[in-house]
Amino acid sequence: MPFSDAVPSSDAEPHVRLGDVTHSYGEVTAVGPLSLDVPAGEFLVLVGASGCGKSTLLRLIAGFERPTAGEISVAGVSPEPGVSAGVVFQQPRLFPWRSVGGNVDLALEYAGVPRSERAARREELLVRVGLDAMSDRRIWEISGGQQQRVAIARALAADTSLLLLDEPFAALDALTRERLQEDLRVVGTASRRTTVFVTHSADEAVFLGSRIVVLGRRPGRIALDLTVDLPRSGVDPDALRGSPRFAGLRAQVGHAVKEAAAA
Ligand SMILES: Nc1ncnc2c1ncn2[C@@H]1O[C@H](COP(=O)(O)OP(=O)(O)OP(=O)(O)O)[C@@H](O)[C@H]1O
Repeated sequence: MPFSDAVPSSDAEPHVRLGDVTHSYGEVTAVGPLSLDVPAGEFLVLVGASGCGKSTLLRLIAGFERPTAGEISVAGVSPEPGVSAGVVFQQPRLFPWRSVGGNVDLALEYAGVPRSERAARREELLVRVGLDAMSDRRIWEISGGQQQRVAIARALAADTSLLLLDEPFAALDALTRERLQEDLRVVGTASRRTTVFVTHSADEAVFLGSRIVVLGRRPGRIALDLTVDLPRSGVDPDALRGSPRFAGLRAQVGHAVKEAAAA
């Protein structure tokens, strides 16, 4: 494995800990109070209806926002923006005047990777997201799905042990979305990073998550906390999606999202 894959060493300490967290924007309480422990290496998917506070929760874990009340820790300390986690947003947010490889280089530079090591790391990352033949292309010369792959490579470049993704595939067509889900599932399992992924889709949640947390209507609280017992490697994605177990879990999560939104 070419990455250092540094995960917190202590099994006892969760990688991400939220203790009685509340977050308000002025009069609007968007989240909580909510407590949640995310163990190292878990692929947690947050699902819920629009406006229930999923993005707010992710921004709190990234350190972009501070909680109004309660405590958040990542690897035992308060989260620091740009340091504690790699983040992927719905829109790729790339530098359009730079090439594909140039965007990854910038992330490596920002992460403090020495110049002499950057070319090899860039190559590893582009192989990992299936873009190794496109390093010299400009951002406007590649598709939306490819741009989102560059965004994932950039988030992985920081080599943080935590990856946060906020509906990264929402704007993509169904086929591209399925391909990227399949790749992310493999990348997530192989890199052993702790991942928190936000989506509206029960289908996407069941395919990707090793655990699914459904949030209720604003202010977001936990309506369902489910361990997904589907195999994570050595399985054909289409066979997985077509399995009765997958259908059962998707129905359970979809039902919980609807119930939570109505409650
Ligand atoms: N910067 C902000 N200022 C004021 N209110 C905000 C801000 N960001 C979010 N909110 C409000 O907080 C609530 C939760 O928003 P948030 O974006 O976290 O929900 P979400 O579940 O991610 O929604 P969606 O699925 O539609 O993206 C909403 O009522 C939203 O209007």
